[in-house]
Amino acid sequence: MALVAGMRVGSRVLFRPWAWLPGAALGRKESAARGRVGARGFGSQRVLVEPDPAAGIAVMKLKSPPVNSLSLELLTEFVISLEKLENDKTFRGIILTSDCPGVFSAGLDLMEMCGKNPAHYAEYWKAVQELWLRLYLSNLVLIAAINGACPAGGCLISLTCDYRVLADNPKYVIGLNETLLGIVAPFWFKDTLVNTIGHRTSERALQLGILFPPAEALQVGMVDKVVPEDQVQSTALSVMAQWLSIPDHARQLTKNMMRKATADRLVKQRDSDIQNFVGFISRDSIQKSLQVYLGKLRQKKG
Ligand SMILES: CC/C=C\C/C=C\C/C=C\C=C\CC(=O)SCCNC(=O)CCNC(=O)[C@H](O)C(C)(C)COP(=O)(O)OP(=O)(O)OC[C@H]1O[C@@H](n2cnc3c(N)ncnc32)[C@H](O)[C@@H]1OP(=O)(O)O
Repeated sequence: MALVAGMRVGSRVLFRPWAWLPGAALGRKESAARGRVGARGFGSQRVLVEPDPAAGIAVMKLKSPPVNSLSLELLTEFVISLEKLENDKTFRGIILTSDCPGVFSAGLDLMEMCGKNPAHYAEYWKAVQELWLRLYLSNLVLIAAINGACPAGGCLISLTCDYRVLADNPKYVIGLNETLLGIVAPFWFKDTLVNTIGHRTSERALQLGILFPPAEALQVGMVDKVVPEDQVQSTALSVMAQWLSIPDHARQLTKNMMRKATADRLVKQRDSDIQNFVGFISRDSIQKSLQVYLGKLRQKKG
């Protein structure tokens, strides 16, 4: 069975995020997802969407307490919400932020990568790929309003956005810290970082698993603006206004020109990337590293 849930229309691949859901009722889900969003807002258990149709934007808040770790459920709901907004011509931009105090997202859910079977790892990784592709190639303007810690997969999500505003709090560190867990950031995580902060800075940041505090994150270009915590949302809104002042077609074609080659690299090897992940994460040594890391996280409290 092909692992990639997508279909080709002309030169465009349309991904169907729910196609890999176990037992998904495709027709019903598809028609629901393609409905108009309107002004009332919508959301799901873990993704809150606050639309402002008059402004053409929506604020999307991740709310999977305590730390917005990217579980399969959160990934699924995230992609469905994104697609709803993408398919509604009313919307031109999304501000992506967190509803969990102090944390933007703790990154991939370690529980999804520990003690499970290969089929689960494959399903999980496919969902991670899907979210990245959706975000990275989104036609909408995406602004990350980073109001909390932003490690690993959380950082990756913010890096897919067109602009990042980070709250000025020393606890709100950001970076790809995979090596600290004894794991390796996949090539498309690395590519996304290199495209943002350049090769040499990425090399150092990735090998050392650096989590940058706000001033350093700004200095290396990991974020575009650092502002007091109570100004993150208003700053994101004014940045959005600037981006929306550009005609959509010109901005979208330019974004696509800048990003397509990076995305295509993964699109062309999704299945082998899944196999690599499953093989890597299933290793006893890697499972042990992740367990040790989880243990340290839990100990921190006690
Ligand atoms: C050859 C290569 C081939 C293929 C590629 C192979 C592999 C690549 C594989 C994976 C790539 C992964 C990228 C990732 O995203 S891994 C996740 C990395 N994330 C982190 O390191 C963050 C860990 N968390 C924290 O640092 C902190 O929790 C915090 C700063 C985000 C928040 O701190 P708090 O003090 O507010 O909260 P805590 O008390 O620490 O946590 C509360 C609660 O949540 C649990 N938890 C935290 N993070 C995660 C997580 N990522 N997944 C699951 N659970 C998490 C934590 O254990 C606490 O649980 P309990 O309440 O103790 O039960």
